[in-house]
Amino acid sequence: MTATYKRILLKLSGEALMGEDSHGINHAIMKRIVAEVSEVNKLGVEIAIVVGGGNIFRGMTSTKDGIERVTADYMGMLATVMNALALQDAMKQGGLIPRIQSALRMEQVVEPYIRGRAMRYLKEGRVVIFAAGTGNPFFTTDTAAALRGMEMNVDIVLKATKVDGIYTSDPKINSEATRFQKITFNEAIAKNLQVMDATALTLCRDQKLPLNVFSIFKAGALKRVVMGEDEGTLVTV
Ligand SMILES: Nc1ncnc2c1ncn2[C@@H]1O[C@H](COP(=O)(O)OP(=O)(O)OP(=O)(O)O)[C@@H](O)[C@H]1O
Ligand SMILES: O=c1ccn([C@@H]2O[C@H](COP(=O)(O)O)[C@@H](O)[C@H]2O)c(=O)[nH]1
Repeated sequence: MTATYKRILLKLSGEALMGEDSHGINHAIMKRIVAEVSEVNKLGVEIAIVVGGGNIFRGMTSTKDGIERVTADYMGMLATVMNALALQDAMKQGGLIPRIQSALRMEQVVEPYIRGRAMRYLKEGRVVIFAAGTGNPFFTTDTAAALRGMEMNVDIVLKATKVDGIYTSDPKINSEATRFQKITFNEAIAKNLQVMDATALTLCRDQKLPLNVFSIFKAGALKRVVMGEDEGTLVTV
């Protein structure tokens, strides 16, 4: 079996890591996600991951509690490092060889982001987990996924989330919403579909880097996307 996409950037939503729990990391879910990643790794696909932090801390919502935005954003980035460490641990237990690189320096815990080294890890079949988003406040891990995807020269960015694609409106709120099989970046931006932030969509559009949004809870979905099968929503220029 030959994969359509040889090198991918997988954006793992922090919220997906909590499963049905109200916050934190659900270890059974984490194990399932690792099994899905492992299946694709065995196909010889090079995998880079950007992990979110929404299951632990989000900058925007915490400013309502009186925390300064920049401080809250750094807290959010630190939350992604915690998720990355948990993911790394689960991956090791699942037989993968993960390496974390962080956009914020904390050498005792994880190595810093070094593009050339990350590229080498990918070629060696290691799974590179990018933590701490872009390293800058006022951004999101969606934007980090687009940015690292471009830097790693991936074939596609895959946003693994709790819903099985991009809908006409949030399917968790509107049960009448319908799913797009395909959509262009310009349509997604113009319709203000909230599944991915506009900065990330714009970056992918400008670099002609395709994006697929799919459910990480659907067994085998990641592999189907990588094989170029009809799964989730494909976003192109
Ligand atoms: N038009 C839409 N189509 C699909 N999902 C949508 C749409 N509008 C809003 N959503 C919501 O967007 C969510 C996807 O965002 P998700 O929580 O995965 O990303 P995130 O905020 O980047 O991640 P994190 O949890 O790490 O902060 C879905 O769970 C869905 O409820
Ligand atoms: O580049 C970045 C990435 C993230 N943040 C902050 O982290 C949290 C968690 O990230 P999610 O993308 O929501 O999962 C986010 O709410 C921001 O506060 C950041 O500042 N810069």
